[in-house]
Amino acid sequence: MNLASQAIVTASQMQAIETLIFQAGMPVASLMEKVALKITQRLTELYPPEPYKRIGILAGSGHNGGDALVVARELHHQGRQVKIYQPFTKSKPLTRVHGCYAQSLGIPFVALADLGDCDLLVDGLFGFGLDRDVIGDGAIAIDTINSWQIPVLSIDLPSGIHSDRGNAMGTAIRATHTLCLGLWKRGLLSEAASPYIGNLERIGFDIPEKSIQEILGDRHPLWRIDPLEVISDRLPIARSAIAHKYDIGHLLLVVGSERYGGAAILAALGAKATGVGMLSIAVPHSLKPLMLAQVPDALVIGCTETPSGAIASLPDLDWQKYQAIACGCGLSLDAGQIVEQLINSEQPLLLDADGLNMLAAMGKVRINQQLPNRNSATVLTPHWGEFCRLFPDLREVERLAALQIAVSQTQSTILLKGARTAIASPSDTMPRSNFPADSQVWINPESTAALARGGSGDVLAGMIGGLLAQGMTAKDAAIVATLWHSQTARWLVRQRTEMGVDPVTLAQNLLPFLQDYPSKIVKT
Ligand SMILES: NC(=O)C1=CN([C@@H]2O[C@H](COP(=O)(O)OP(=O)(O)OC[C@H]3O[C@@H](n4cnc5c(N)ncnc54)[C@H](O)[C@@H]3O)[C@@H](O)[C@H]2O)[C@@H](O)CC1
Ligand SMILES: Nc1ncnc2c1ncn2[C@@H]1O[C@H](COP(=O)(O)OP(=O)(O)O)[C@@H](O)[C@H]1O
Ligand SMILES: [K+]
Repeated sequence: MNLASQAIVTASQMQAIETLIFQAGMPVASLMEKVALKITQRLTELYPPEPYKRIGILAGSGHNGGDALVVARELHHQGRQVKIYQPFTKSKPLTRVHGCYAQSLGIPFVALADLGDCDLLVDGLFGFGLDRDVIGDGAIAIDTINSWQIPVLSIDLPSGIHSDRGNAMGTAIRATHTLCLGLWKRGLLSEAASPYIGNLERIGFDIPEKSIQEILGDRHPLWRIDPLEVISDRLPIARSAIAHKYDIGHLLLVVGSERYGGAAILAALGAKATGVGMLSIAVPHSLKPLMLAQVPDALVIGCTETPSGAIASLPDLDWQKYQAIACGCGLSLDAGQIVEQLINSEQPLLLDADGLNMLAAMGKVRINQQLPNRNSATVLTPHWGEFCRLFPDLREVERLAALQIAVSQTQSTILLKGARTAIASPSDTMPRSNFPADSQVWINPESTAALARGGSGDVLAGMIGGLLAQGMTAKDAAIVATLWHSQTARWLVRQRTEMGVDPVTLAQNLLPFLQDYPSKIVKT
């Protein structure tokens, strides 16, 4: 694993790592110079002199401001028209001397309003050192800039965003582009920050692995999923030349009701895209003709149904035939005691949507007794609303901490859906135990609001089921499916806009996405 590109850190961890580098002999000023030159280089690629001639620099009092002032100096030497606005009178010593030098070069220090005619603004007001709400001139600067239609490049974090929590501290810059420095800051990968960060990328500055390792240790809990690496390592799934259909996995979907027939189809389309060898679909009897028409390659099992058209009970099935079971899409709350029955099977089991709601109805004590005792992997795929129904005690706990506790209590892999889907799994290496820090959390850094429409999650559930049936571990299946789903959606947005990623189109494009996919990964 590449520590620098995947670890997500808090401000105090970042500070501790920087301190190690400084103690080892790297001068603070040299590091600032190195970082700021890299920022300048990336800025030049993203925003070339034509049409970005006039550049306004916002410099705060700390080292984020210092970085910005070095960038100002370099851009000035490149011949750009640079102006600097500093809302605070006092600065840290290194920042102050860079300000003095910029002044000696004749770069104008101007009032905020004078930045209004710039083609680009560089935001170096606050980085990870922000420790209280932004008020006064800092807040006025942020709100004024947000009211202009000028692109903003934020250094490290959009100023005003809390480095650990990702919330706006009073107010925050809405950046066009954020260049995160060194290691991924926790707040940048939070749901709260996503409306502020614009396109997000990381600028590495050659932090020694041993320094990262020393501070983060072996059990670091928070990781960023690397889109390129995960897909190229795992997809497409290779199959032997002499493979038999039953070698490629048999998935049982338990889905659908008269009310929500479409969800069953969408889950089946998601599963099919994984190339699973055999697909069986248990639906209420009256849905059988519809399913056969839509998915002729599936074995459709008609189940007895309730008066409202939900599955009343499952027929006698030989669970051993299936390498995985996925239950819940479109089931409706009228379905019988299916979840109870499936939990007692020995197969890897995914519960989604109403499967989760039925699990929630079983109550905390039974969930915490039954799930940890399953012999196979369990995958739960709630969005936050379903999560709170399942774990009502955790609704006031911060999202990622709540996720870790829930994983620890249930010993299940949990995929918490949202704009920044987070996946956590029980530890592979530690004995089963009850403390929350046990599990690692993986965050999907790139997605699109195009997925915020009914049925996207049904496709995802089918995909995870198909991957589980082919022998992927629960954690890998959840991570791979999440990435594949969101990256395909981002690719479709380029062709069809955010309005055009309906779940059927999404499912039908999962496989075309894999053809030459590296070129299709949409850079943020
Ligand atoms: N040593 C270096 O040259 C490096 C600098 N980096 C940069 O340095 C930044 C961290 O620098 P600092 O620790 O100096 O902190 P910042 O520059 O992020 O800002 C903190 C400064 O603002 C003040 N402050 C905090 N909250 C405030 C508020 N609400 N209103 C007004 N003032 C407030 C603090 O007293 C402090 O002076 C990083 O984000 C990054 O941009 C590092 O990324 C890389 C290494
Ligand atoms: N704003 C968003 N940005 C990125 N992804 C999103 C957003 N909203 C929803 N999604 C994704 O879309 C899917 C929605 O699933 P879900 O909530 O189960 O909906 P449904 O049950 O209608 O299928 C999840 O994979 C989720 O991560
Ligand atoms: K900033």
